[in-house]
Amino acid sequence: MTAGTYPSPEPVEDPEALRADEAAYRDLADAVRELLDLTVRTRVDQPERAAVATEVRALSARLSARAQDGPLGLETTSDGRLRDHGNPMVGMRNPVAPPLTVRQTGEGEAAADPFVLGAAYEGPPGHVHGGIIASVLDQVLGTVPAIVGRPGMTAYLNLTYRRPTPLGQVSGRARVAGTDGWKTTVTGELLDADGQVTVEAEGLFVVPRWARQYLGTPTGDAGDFEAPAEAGPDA
Ligand SMILES: CCCCCCCCCC(=O)SCCNC(=O)CCNC(=O)[C@H](O)C(C)(C)COP(=O)(O)OP(=O)(O)OC[C@H]1O[C@@H](n2cnc3c(N)ncnc32)[C@H](O)[C@@H]1OP(=O)(O)O
Repeated sequence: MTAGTYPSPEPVEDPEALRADEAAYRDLADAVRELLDLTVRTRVDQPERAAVATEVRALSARLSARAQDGPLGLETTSDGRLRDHGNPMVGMRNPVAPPLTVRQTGEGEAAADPFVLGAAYEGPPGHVHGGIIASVLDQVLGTVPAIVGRPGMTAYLNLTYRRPTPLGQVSGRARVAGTDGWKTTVTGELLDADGQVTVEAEGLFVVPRWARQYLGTPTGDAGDFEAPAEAGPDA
């Protein structure tokens, strides 16, 4: 989130052009993600690895011919969408992102469609790194307050790792557990390919003071808030 300090450097007026532009960014990230995975898993011999490293550096030089200074932030486009393309969990431009697709599944509920965590996300042998799991659940749980109109920053995220999560297909889900003004408590789980819960999470998401003026006054009930005409009581 930003306070509107990251206007799009390249607003696109033509929706077709925007779609094509975004598809090309997504394709580049997909290709580099494949490279990341194979960089971890490759067993080609040393001279071949050295040759590939030289080629990859040449490709980086091509991309740096025109690159933004610093992070992407949250961009707005002329089609009215917000874009967090650099996000390391869902960002379409980010090859580090698995990527996750988090969707609203009901009132105050969200879920991450099944996605694959491969060799690049390994912690314990054959299993997902605990910090990666925290990132995934931060994103899945963090989407829920946004769905109910209270997009907040993570104040805390408590995780209970019930069992190791095998690498491969995983999914996630989350829902509102309670709201209190600018604060939303969310619970959620990570599930393995068999649908077994491996990790449980509870997070508190708080609309930061600087963002409250852009939202309506909270009434305390998720999804039930006043129009964003005026700042909240303690903004
Ligand atoms: C489309 C969007 C999708 C988003 C998905 C994103 C998922 C990823 C989210 C992140 O990763 S965010 C990055 C990690 N989090 C941070 O960097 C947050 C750092 N902390 C802060 O910026 C501030 O501490 C915070 C915004 C959480 C609160 O600061 P504020 O100055 O805005 O509010 P304040 O300190 O007055 O606290 C507001 C309320 O929250 C309570 N609170 C804050 N931190 C708490 C805490 N840790 N535990 C319990 N309560 C807490 C605080 O007591 C108070 O309660 P009351 O209103 O009832 O008095």
